[in-house]
This record gives sequence, C-alpha cells and structure tokens, in this order.
Amino acid sequence: EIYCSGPILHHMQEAKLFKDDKHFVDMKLKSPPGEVLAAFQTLLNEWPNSSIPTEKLQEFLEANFDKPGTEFETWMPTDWQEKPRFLSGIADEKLRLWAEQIHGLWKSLGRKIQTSVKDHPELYSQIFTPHPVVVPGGRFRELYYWDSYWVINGLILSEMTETAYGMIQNFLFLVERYGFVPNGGRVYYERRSQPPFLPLMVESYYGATGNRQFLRAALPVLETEYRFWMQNRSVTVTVTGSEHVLNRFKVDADLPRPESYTDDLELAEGLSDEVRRRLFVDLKAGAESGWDFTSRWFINASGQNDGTLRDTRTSQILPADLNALLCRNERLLASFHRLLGEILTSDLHLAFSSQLLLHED
Ligand SMILES: OC[C@H]1O[C@H](O[C@H]2O[C@H](CO)[C@@H](O)[C@H](O)[C@H]2O)[C@H](O)[C@@H](O)[C@@H]1O
Repeated sequence: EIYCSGPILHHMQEAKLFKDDKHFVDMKLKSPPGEVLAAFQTLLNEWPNSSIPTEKLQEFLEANFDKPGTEFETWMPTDWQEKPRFLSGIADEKLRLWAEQIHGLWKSLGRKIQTSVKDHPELYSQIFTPHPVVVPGGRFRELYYWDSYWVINGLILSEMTETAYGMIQNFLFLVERYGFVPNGGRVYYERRSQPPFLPLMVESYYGATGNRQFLRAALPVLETEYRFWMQNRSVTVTVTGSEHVLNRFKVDADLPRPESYTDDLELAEGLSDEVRRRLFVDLKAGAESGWDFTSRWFINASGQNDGTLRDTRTSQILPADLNALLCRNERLLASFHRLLGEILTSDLHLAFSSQLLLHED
C-alpha cells in the first residue's frame, strides 16, 4: 500500500520530490504503515482533488520517512585478502592493476542488512536476507538476481568462497519464501524475477569447493525454482505436429513500476486504459528479462520487431537466450541428481531438456 501502490506512492512520485523515483521507494517508514496511511488520509481530506502543496508533501515525508540506506550495518567481508592467487597470473601490469582495483570493490559493495528489517519488515522496502550481500552500487542498494551470478564468480576468483556461499544461501532462502527469486531485494520487485541463474551459481560454487552436502541441500530448492518457471513462465507451441514447452518473461502486474513510476506514467500518456495496462505489464516483463530496455522487445502495430519503447511487448516473445538458459538449467539439474546418485530424476530432466530444442543448429 505504500511502496508498491496507493495514494502516498502516487502523490510523492508525481510531485517529483527527488531526481530519481527509486529514492522515495527506498526510504524507511518511521512508524507502522497503518499510522502513516491514516496521517496521509488526513492530508488528502484537507487538500482534496490532488491539490496537496509540494511543501506539505515535503513536510509529510520528513515526518514519516527516513532517508534510504539506514537499514544496513557496517560490514567488511571477513574472507577478503590483499593478494588472491589469480592476480599473480596476470602478466600485463596495467591489466593486473585494473584487476586489483576490481578485487578491491568487494570491500565497498558488501552490505549486511540489520536484524531490525527482519523484526519489522513492515517499515522497510528492503527484503531481509540472512547473509551479507554484494550490491551493484550507486542507486542499486540491494541485491540483484542475475548480477549476482557474475558477482559470485568474481568472489570465487577472489577466493572469497564464504561470501559467495552466503549469497547463494540468500537466494535459496528467497526461493523458499517466494517460490522463485525476485528481481532484487525490495518489496517492489516481489512480483517479478530475473533470468534464472541460481543453478549456475550452485554449479560455480560446487565446482570451486566440491561440497556435496551443500549440493544435496540446495537441489530441492532449485527444483522449486525450476517449477516456478515451467508453471508460470511457459507456453506450449506446436511445430510441425510436435509440442514444445517454451519460456517467456511475463509479469501479472498492470501498474507502473514503483521505482520508475513517473517514467512509466509519462510513457503511457495518451494511451487507452487497456493498452496502458498492457504496456505496464510488458515493461515489467522487460525488467524481468534484465534487458531493460531494448528494441528486442518492440513489436509495432504491424507485428514487426520495430518501433519505440511504447511498443514494448516482452511477454509476446519467446527469447532464445531465456530458453537456452532453461535448457542449461535442466541439464544442470540432471547432472546434480546424477552426482547424488538419483539416476531416475536425472534422466527425466535430460529427456525434458531435449524436447526444448526446436533446431539443433
Ligand atoms: O544492476 C541492477 C539491474 O539494473 C537495471 O535494472 C534495474 O533497474 C530498473 C529501473 O530502476 C528496474 O525496473 C529493474 O527491475 C531493475 O532490475 C538493469 O536493467 C538490470 O539488468 C540489472 O540487473
């Protein structure tokens, strides 16, 4: 009601109190949502017809919200060390210095979420995860799903397997809670995911450590996430008489993205209600793809892959990369089951993955 929809979100974002719409939805509530909503209702009664003056909104904001970022405690990765082995393998001095700088970033991008977020989730848009996270940085003050695949591989290269382990545990925790991994660690990302890289994260970690116990515990959770994609993000297509189940990005939420609220509203200006809602759905699907935004998702009125951002129709496309990723995931699940001696389940996954392939070339 506050971070994802409702009158407070609408009025605050429309007033453009901040340069970036993400700022408001990352702020912490000072008191319980019910109280803040009631206080805002008083303001709405006082100033009907959307006429609340900007300074009144500003006052309301100061009285009821803290600035973004207060939900973290200082944290330094305990497994960080000055000179991991990979650095000495880089002969070119300039490249080595560059790699050193990147390795140094782990110290500034690591975050630990305070337990107050766990105890009072209603006051935060940040989603609590039990282990520290590495964030992309800048305006992105929370974990992101597909970014973390490359982060985890970097951490492993930096010999920071403990931090990598914690990040994977966070994603497993999120799947247990939501049935899938949300786009990022904020409540306004709860209705959409990102390209499903969790099995590949597990593969990287298992490859670096050979920890079978970890694999055994992770596998049922990976199956849960796989089912989410097959049940909620798939369509059956018939090609020359045979049926194939293929995947797509699709989000059933027809409001503007809270973190890009005014951008989405402005983009949809002048469209009919139905087309506007459809555009919001497809913009969110575009965000789920991680490719936000690209002309790959444009389909114009004549059905051609051409047009502008207003022609975004992500959910109507079966992307080759997403399907390749799902196929890879099935093969990975098959190999994990085989490793753990579960041959029957392994064969089932292999059989399914071969149905995905329309053309071997
Ligand atoms: O690096 C984090 C992510 O950054 C971009 O997307 C994110 O920002 C969008 C606008 O604020 C938001 O709508 C989207 O859901 C977020 O994931 C980038 O496009 C992503 O690929 C990237 O993971």
